[in-house]
Amino acid sequence: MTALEITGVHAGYGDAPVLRGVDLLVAEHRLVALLGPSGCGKTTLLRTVAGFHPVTGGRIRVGDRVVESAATRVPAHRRRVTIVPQEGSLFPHLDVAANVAFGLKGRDRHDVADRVQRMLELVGLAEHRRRQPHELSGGQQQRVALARALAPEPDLVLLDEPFSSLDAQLRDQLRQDVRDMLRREGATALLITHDQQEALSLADEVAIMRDGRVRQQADPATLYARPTDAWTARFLGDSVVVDARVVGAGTRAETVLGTIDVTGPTDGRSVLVRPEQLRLGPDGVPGTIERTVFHGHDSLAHVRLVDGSTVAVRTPGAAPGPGREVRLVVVGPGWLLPEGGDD
Ligand SMILES: Nc1ncnc2c1ncn2[C@@H]1O[C@H](COP(=O)(O)OP(=O)(O)OP(=O)(O)O)[C@@H](O)[C@H]1O
Repeated sequence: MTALEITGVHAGYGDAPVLRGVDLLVAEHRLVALLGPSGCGKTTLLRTVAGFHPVTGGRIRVGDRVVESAATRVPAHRRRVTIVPQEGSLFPHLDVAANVAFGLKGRDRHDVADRVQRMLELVGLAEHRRRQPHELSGGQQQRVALARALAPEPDLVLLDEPFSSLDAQLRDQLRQDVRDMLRREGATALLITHDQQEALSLADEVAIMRDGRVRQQADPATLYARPTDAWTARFLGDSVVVDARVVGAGTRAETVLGTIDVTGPTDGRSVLVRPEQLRLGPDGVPGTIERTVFHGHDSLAHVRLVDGSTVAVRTPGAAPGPGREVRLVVVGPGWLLPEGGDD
């Protein structure tokens, strides 16, 4: 079943449009990441789903109910949608258990106690139930925020950049833990993020947003390998996009990297190759290393080709230094894109 269905949603501030026809689906028990650059409208979309900002067109369905359209507005507290915000969202005067119990008002006292205990066990904080929020680390506070959001068994959990205030190591750990907790609880979630690695490593599907529209929604591997255009390709990671002339039955293309295997739309005019598909070796097209960036596990070498263009090559370990003459081959098919250059 589809837990969240956003269809043709428009919204803005005053006369300024921000959402310009957003379509997005989240199936039950899935985690979808909404990924896009700053200012593209992610927060505005989250606010329309939560019931804090009106739409001017389109509709939003949560479970089997339309909760938002130009004609309908279900109040936020009746939507069965909860939010894990960025940070500092816990009630400072309530202890951990009371924070988690907050959304369970009106339920039987024993049910509340059981549910709070279960949620605290889920997030690994049962022994901290009597602590005040200021006695917890940032990561622990976000775990409590997740427990609070999951406690009422919502139809949908909105995660609003919940890891952005944490340092890198803690962030990586908490991301994976949150992913596991959502799975164990069978929750349905929409994660807002501008971090490509976060979206690709956590989500079942990623929806790419640009200028108030979702450009493409797919599982991470498909999105990375088969982006809809050059902008999406570049936004998702290091990319080599070169002009292509499709030959034969559409399975080969002539490029500055040689005649290479391709897949994708046969009317494509450029081709995407990821840097890890390029290999330095004795064969292939000639080039000169211009500069290298060492990342520890691998390096990115920027190689100038004979036509003056530069392509990025990912190599294991350290790459040869600047000035070295090298040759390049493409491994695996390139992906044809409808447009070239910068989209
Ligand atoms: N309250 C507001 N009044 C007027 N304009 C706003 C308001 N909130 C956001 N905007 C504008 O709407 C656009 C989209 O903002 P939004 O916060 O939805 O983007 P975002 O993708 O969440 O960005 P970020 O990743 O930086 O949080 C931006 O141009 C922003 O300046």
